[in-house]
Amino acid sequence: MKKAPELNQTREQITALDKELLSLLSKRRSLSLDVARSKEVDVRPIRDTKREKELLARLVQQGREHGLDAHFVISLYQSIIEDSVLNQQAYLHGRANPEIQQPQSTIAYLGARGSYSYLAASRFCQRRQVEMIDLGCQSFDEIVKSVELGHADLGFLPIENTSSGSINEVYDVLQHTSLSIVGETTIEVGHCLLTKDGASLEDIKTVFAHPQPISQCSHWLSQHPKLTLAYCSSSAEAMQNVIDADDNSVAAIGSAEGGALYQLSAAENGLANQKINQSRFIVVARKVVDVPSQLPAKTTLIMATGQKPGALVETLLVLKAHNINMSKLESRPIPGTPWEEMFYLDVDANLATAELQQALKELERLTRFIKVLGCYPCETVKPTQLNNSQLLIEPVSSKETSEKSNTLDDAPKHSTLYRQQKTVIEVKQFNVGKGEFAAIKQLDIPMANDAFAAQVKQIKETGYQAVLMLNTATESVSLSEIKQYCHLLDQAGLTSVVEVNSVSEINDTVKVADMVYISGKEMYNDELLCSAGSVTTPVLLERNTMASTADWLASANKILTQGNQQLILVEAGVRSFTTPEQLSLDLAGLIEVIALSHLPILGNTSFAVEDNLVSQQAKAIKQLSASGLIIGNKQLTDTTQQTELLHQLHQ
Ligand SMILES: C=C(O[C@@H]1C=C(C(=O)O)C=C[C@H]1O)C(=O)O
Repeated sequence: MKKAPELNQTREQITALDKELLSLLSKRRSLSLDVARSKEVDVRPIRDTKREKELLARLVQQGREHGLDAHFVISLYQSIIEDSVLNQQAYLHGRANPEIQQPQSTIAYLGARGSYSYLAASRFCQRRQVEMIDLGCQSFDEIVKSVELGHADLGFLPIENTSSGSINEVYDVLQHTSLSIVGETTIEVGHCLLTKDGASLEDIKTVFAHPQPISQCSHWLSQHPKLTLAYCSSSAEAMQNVIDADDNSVAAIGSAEGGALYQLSAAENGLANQKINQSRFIVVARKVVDVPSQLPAKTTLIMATGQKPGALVETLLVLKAHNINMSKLESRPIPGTPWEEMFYLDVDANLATAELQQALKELERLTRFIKVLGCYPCETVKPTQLNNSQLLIEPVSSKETSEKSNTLDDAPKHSTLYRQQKTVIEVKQFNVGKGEFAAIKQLDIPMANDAFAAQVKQIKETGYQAVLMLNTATESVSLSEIKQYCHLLDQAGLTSVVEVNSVSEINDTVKVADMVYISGKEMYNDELLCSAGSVTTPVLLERNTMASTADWLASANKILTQGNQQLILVEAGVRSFTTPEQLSLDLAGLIEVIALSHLPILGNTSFAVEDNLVSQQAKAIKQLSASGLIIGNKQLTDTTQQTELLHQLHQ
């Protein structure tokens, strides 16, 4: 047997390699800035998604040759490209506004070093190569005052969080300030339980935290009812309290990065309710800035409409008429005028464009008050994705969907009469309704984590986008187990779908899974349909084997009527008269539903016994322009056959 290499030696090699990787990344960054310089001269848009797609497709291919899987390569490069695009944006924005591109800036933010606001501000300054002189403040009012009075150049205000939503106090402060919004920045907020001297969760009695992290970690905190909460004015104050405490029974909620500044370590991490917990900050300054036309711009407005029915709609129609997309709408009470509201709008448009200028003129006529709070570069870089054929380095086959043009308000909600455009559902890698063909693999749970992880790896490599988990045990699988499976799928770049059979199951499952599945046997369970309609997670509704098309669509309507429009229909075969014990795919029914409904439709071939039948049915499902298919747990066990089939289907 070959002798294992010495651990320290191998680690030294890894350290040297990492150093090289960083130096290469830094070289890539400077080249990207050279590209920004050329774009400044040629006046080209910063973002070039065509180039990004070509680059990703090539890298996936090259990665494969080195034994690196596509998901790893894509997620790595999505981060690199995000960094590259944001740096280019910061460079061009700085060039257009020399006054914000000073070598040093005083930044007012909430709390002290180590708070989330501090981390956001340092990131913003680093990107602009601006040295940050930090001015920690006790409140949002103090931040705004510091900038207004000239004690600071820029102020950082957290405006929204993916777990706890909008931060009302900041909206209220914006109503009265003379400052302008000049930028935004989003940071990942990884909440940890920070302790000193290596104390663990069992040692902790009191947790110090700001109210925002407390609300963002409410699920975790409710699972630890013995912990006493002590509110603080910032996460930095919470960390300082831990340092100042006499014993180790106290902890703070904060970021690992911030904790490190206080020599606190993370005893627990991933405390936030949402898997992706991000906070968006706005940057305020005394002077407005220009946004060069090559950058994606956002404009924030506040307005008060007249107190008459339809007043808000009228204003939104103005935006529609000028083809301006509204990315956010918030309302806040106007102090001193009970029941009157101030609306805050973010629109994806540059204030310098004729469209927005014209829209603002029209809005002035319709509103009692309107003011632009600022126009600034939008810092959301939507990751470029490759479709299945690009992943397999095959040409894309374009497919047009036929659409009817007449609308009828009282038509059933599932029908193309009610909604002309096909419903598009996108959840991570999985997307239907846009012409691509999706493939879901079914897995039976419970299963040991190791076995599950091994299956998942194979499923990903075969070319699937999602995994449907069906509970085959007599007792229910615990939520923490399901959470673990969903986490493994997420890590592997697969979308999770979990079967639900009751109202309580659905309410729990939506906290951890990407989509939920209602099997045919529950298709008539009105209570379940009703709760599926009340959640915001996409739902897959399977047809009962005895149900007519009309019954199936009636069940779909029950879900849609409750509000959830993210619905996918699943045809899983019906009982035939000739061989009632064996199900057959109702092709005629499928054709009818595809023509009738705007909802995406998947075929579930898991009832087909022979592998050949599965392949043929899969091809038939694709031929009929369905959106995708589900393949059973025990079907197509031959990996090569499976990969080949998916390859053909994805073309
Ligand atoms: C670097 C460029 O600008 C952007 C960043 C890219 C990158 O980092 O690879 C690719 C395309 C653009 O969205 C470029 O246009 O080449």
